Amino acid sequence: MELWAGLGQAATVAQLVGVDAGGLITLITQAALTARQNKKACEQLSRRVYMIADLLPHLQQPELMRRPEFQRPLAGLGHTLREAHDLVMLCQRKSRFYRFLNARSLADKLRDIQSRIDSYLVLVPAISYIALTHNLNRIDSLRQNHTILPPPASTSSHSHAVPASAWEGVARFTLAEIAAASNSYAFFTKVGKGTSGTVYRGRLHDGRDVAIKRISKSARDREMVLRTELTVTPHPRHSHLVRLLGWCAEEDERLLVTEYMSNGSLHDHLHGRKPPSSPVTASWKTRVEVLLGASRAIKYLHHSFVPSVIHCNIKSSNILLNAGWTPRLSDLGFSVRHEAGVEEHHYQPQVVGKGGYMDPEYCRTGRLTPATDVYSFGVVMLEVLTGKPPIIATRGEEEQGEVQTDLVHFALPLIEAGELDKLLDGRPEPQPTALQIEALQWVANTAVVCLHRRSILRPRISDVVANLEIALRLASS
Ligand SMILES: Nc1ncnc2c1ncn2[C@@H]1O[C@H](COP(=O)(O)OP(=O)(O)OP(=O)(O)O)[C@@H](O)[C@H]1O
Repeated sequence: MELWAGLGQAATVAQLVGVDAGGLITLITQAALTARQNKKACEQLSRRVYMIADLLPHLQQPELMRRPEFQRPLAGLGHTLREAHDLVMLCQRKSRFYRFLNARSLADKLRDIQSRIDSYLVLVPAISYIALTHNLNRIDSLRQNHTILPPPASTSSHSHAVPASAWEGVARFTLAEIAAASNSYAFFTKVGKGTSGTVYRGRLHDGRDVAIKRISKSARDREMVLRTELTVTPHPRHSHLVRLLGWCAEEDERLLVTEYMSNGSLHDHLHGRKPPSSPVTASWKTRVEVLLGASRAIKYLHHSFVPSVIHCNIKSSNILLNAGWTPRLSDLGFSVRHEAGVEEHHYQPQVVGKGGYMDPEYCRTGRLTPATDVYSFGVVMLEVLTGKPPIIATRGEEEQGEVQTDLVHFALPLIEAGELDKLLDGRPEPQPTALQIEALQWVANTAVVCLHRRSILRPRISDVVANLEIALRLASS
């Protein structure tokens, strides 16, 4: 029977309640349809157990549910369901004599069982709510109090010997080594600042140029940022991901060392003060190449790990360019692992707090899925096409003056109306060729579907990669 399909997946619930609750509820609703006495009460009871069926799947998280404080109040539910089933079966008896004798006591018993079922209708959501709060508190205290778990084989930079572990090539640096590499964070080594810290350029004793992110002491999530970078994706290796070289957690300093990307970020080239001669500013082909590279990195995160990795902070300032203009995605400090099919709710301040890149469905539901990254990447595609930042100032009504609009609301209607030409950034080739226009139309159409308000209707990142490959072939012809 359809009604039980949802709960069928939640085997843990049946174990919790102590009986095959799913099977029993199905039997009760079926039997209620053919009751010969107390028909109305049976129907009411069937409606109530149906509601229980809807609620039980919320009691997931088996480890939590096994705790006595959650298990105790549910202990009687299995028994109550069994009794409800027996009562409804009695109401099917044919014998007139039997029906006459039992009608009244059956009605009383049905009333009693109904009120017991009612109490579970209150209890189940309450338990689910308490479990959720318990979980949120646990996550919060983990974030605030956890000290960094050092990687199993931490190495100093003096012994760049590669440990045969998941930490291959990721070194643990001392504070003295970091200070030496960055001239003690001298002002002239500063390359940028984000919400979680300041980035300095440094040189290691072996001559490698590195970026050193000094996670700010006031950053609420500083332990989490470091921990996540180190543990969420054990040694991710991809030609379009900025490589993590090491870390330092000494005294009250938390630092990350990555390869240095000398050509800055996509954001700098689109919205900053980079020279117009920058190929990213001046060439449509390079722009599509940058998008394709970044999308391949996201595809790697979404599809190469089990559970997959959601980046959670896709934006143009996290797409960096190395000396050869190869794009690499950076900043895994807010990423999370995501089990397909498991509905998880995460509070990711980085995603919620970033204007213009926010997935509206995530903001509404708190449900994080790989489609959240796809949405943010759709915004980056619009930035590349228009040369405009995700939040733009437009002219409002006369008395309003300038008003802030997000790029999505500004650009989507024009693309959908077939007026891409009105949007295109004027800095690359002023007269794109017909094939280039076609390439940009592919990018624009892909952006439109990535930006669908409903995450389920957005493409997977692998489809986005495929479309950008086509766009790049067209742009290169
Ligand atoms: N590996 C790197 N090589 C060169 N420059 C870098 C590197 N990493 C970061 N930067 C520069 O430092 C700036 C700040 O980076 P950071 O990751 O701290 O913040 P963000 O991504 O701009 O913002 P937020 O932290 O709020 O997400 C970047 O915009 C970039 O210009």
